[in-house]
Amino acid sequence: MGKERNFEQKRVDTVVGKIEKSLLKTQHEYDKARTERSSVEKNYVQNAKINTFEVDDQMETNAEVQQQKQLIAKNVETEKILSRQIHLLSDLEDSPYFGRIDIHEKGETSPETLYIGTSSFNDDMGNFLIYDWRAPISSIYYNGTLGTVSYTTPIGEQEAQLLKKRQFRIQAGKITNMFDTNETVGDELLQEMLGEQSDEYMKNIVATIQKEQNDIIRDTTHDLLIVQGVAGSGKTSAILQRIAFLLYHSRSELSAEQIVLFSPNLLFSHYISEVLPSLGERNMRQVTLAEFFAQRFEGLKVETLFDNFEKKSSSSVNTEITVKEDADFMRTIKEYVTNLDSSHIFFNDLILVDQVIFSSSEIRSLYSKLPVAQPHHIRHFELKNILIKELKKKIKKELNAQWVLKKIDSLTEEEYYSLLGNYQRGRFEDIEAEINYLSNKIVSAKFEPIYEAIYNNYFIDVYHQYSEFLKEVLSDDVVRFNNELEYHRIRLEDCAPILYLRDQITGEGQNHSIQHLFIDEMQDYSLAQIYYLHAAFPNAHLTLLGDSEQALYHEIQAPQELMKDLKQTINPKRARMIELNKSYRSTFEITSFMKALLPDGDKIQAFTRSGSLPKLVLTDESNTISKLLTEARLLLKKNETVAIITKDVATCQVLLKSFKTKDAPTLITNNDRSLPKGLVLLPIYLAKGLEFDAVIAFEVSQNNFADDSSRGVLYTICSRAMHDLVLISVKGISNLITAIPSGLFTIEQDITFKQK
Ligand SMILES: Nc1ncnc2c1ncn2[C@@H]1O[C@H](COP(=O)(O)OP(=O)(O)OP(=O)(O)O)[C@@H](O)[C@H]1O
Repeated sequence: MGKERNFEQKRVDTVVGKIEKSLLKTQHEYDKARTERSSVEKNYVQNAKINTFEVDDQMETNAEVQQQKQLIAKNVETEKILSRQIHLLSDLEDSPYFGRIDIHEKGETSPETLYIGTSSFNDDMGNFLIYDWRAPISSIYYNGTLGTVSYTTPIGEQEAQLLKKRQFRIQAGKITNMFDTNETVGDELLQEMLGEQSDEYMKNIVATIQKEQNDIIRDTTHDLLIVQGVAGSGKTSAILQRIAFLLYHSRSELSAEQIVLFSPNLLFSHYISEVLPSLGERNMRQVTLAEFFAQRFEGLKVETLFDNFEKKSSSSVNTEITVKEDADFMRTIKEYVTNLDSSHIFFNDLILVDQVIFSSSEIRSLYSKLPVAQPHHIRHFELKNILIKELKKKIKKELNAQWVLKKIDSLTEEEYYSLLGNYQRGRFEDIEAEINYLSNKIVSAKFEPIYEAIYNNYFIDVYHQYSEFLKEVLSDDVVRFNNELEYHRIRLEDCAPILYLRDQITGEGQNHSIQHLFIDEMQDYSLAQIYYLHAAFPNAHLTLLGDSEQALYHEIQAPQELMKDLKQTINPKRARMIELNKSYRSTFEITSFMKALLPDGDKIQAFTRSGSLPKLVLTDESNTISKLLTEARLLLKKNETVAIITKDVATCQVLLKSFKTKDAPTLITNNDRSLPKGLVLLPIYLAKGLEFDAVIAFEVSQNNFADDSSRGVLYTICSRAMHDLVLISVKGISNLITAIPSGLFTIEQDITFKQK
């Protein structure tokens, strides 16, 4: 392979040389664009300062300022594009490609050699020196074993002979590893990648995508794609590469703003935020369920999954799925609205300061006059139009009111010009027209909150309506719901049903522009919530991913059952479920331990990367902190990030108090957006989706992990560890652990007995 390696290194050198040239050119263009922008900006500031009180000057300045504003926006966009290109080229300069395929296409006279990297790169003649990993032909690299292969192109399936598949690891322009393989992507390279230390940011996996992950990434035919994957199987990685793939393939029809990802927490959002930029793409929109609901229930404290979990964790609250979390509950709402008599719709008064502008009885009376044969959402639309017309009448009536004329008289010059806005003073026919214009502005501003209220449907008393609905279908719950509302609180299980009820009446609340909706950790969502999200994003293809075994908040549901439920819930045209059973994150020893925690853990395949056996440390209360510190220090010697993960936040807080300040780990809270290196302390729900070099699970007593419902919690904690796992038990060991075969972990006893 020595000769071959020399040949390949020479090619790398040539390609890197060309990339360097291109990088210099792009850098130069970027600098030029920046200089241009800063000079336009200077100009803009100058112009904006010019006397704007003289009409002629003002007209001229306005036009110029507008033009310069547009120019700045254009330059900013150009700079962004160039900056992304610089990033990409710098990455390519370091590592231009990771794969090579030699193929002989049907009908061609000779074979062709293609090199595959994170993005494509051409020479000046337009020859492809590197193919983008997302190009149709690159799929051969991920899917094919030597021999006849096929790949999908825009004009249909193409056949070719795959003659050679070569993998590279290139760092700083030097080939550090290279080998030929017949496998999808050989284990050797994967071993190397997975053995590295964790980072603040997740890395892209394009060089080592596995065949079943590739199926997820390149799926364009299903409108419901469910990925059920064991912990560490690359679900999150696969969907991020999938987003990059979709953006590449539908470049002209799809933009990053049309993709939404529901992520489990803010730390996770930060953790994955560099994957798409590293592939030259812009990030999709990201939101947590808590943020999504909080924006829609302004003024109320919305219970989050975390609050809910803490509540369940600290008491014996039932973890069974409630009626309100079921998709049938949403269907009942739909039916309720269909059969709802207009006299049973509840409205709010629309009040401005102390004055009732539209009373609820007035609104009801308007509504009752609309044709009953029309569905509620059509009547609602009509009602909105009527209210806006009525509002305009009220505005007109008030134009000549004394207070308005007084206000005009007392306007300062600044207020006057701010009211004029883009309108030019000289354009009024006479003084009356000017006064008319100004009073319209003043009165409209006064009534603006009412306009907003109509626009946002605040005149529908959705809470009262929901309470009435509960009376009919779940009467036991009415008092509880109303009490919560009195304290300006709303439970999580009520959020999706209330929004759905509102949307059924108003026919609004949908976002039609979103083309793809991704939900990570789908096992944490109720079917009612998924039903609602599907209704709220009606044009979106759905990709749901999760691990039924990592269910923290509900009882575990078998994947097939979930698929059946989701199909019924969403009613897709084409649905597909892909299972990922190979776990990549953790060492063989940690994965084997995790497998043994689960009754059906046998399906999990451990990746063959070896490390130490997980260690169970038994200690007592007096030694807890010193033992924790000893273990943490040992782990920190070889790892950058060590996380003490507990079952809930209450355990974190108690533990933290026992540390001396200088030794204390960094407590991670719900509001943290990034993880520091070193020793951190956090409850499991904040660690969802994340990974750490080493994990200390605290405290794995029978008290904390007593039964089946906490199995998922313990499994999720252990599965966050990449290289080392230590479990600490203070008050006796959980039966979930004693049931694990003894060869899968070591035990260290550290209990001192007090002398009598
Ligand atoms: N094909 C791959 N090549 C390289 N690394 C991979 C590959 N697949 C997964 N990994 C790595 O394995 C780890 C786990 O991946 P990821 O977080 O995507 O899994 P997950 O299924 O979402 O995990 P979980 O459900 O446990 O949070 C990450 O470090 C990821 O980079």
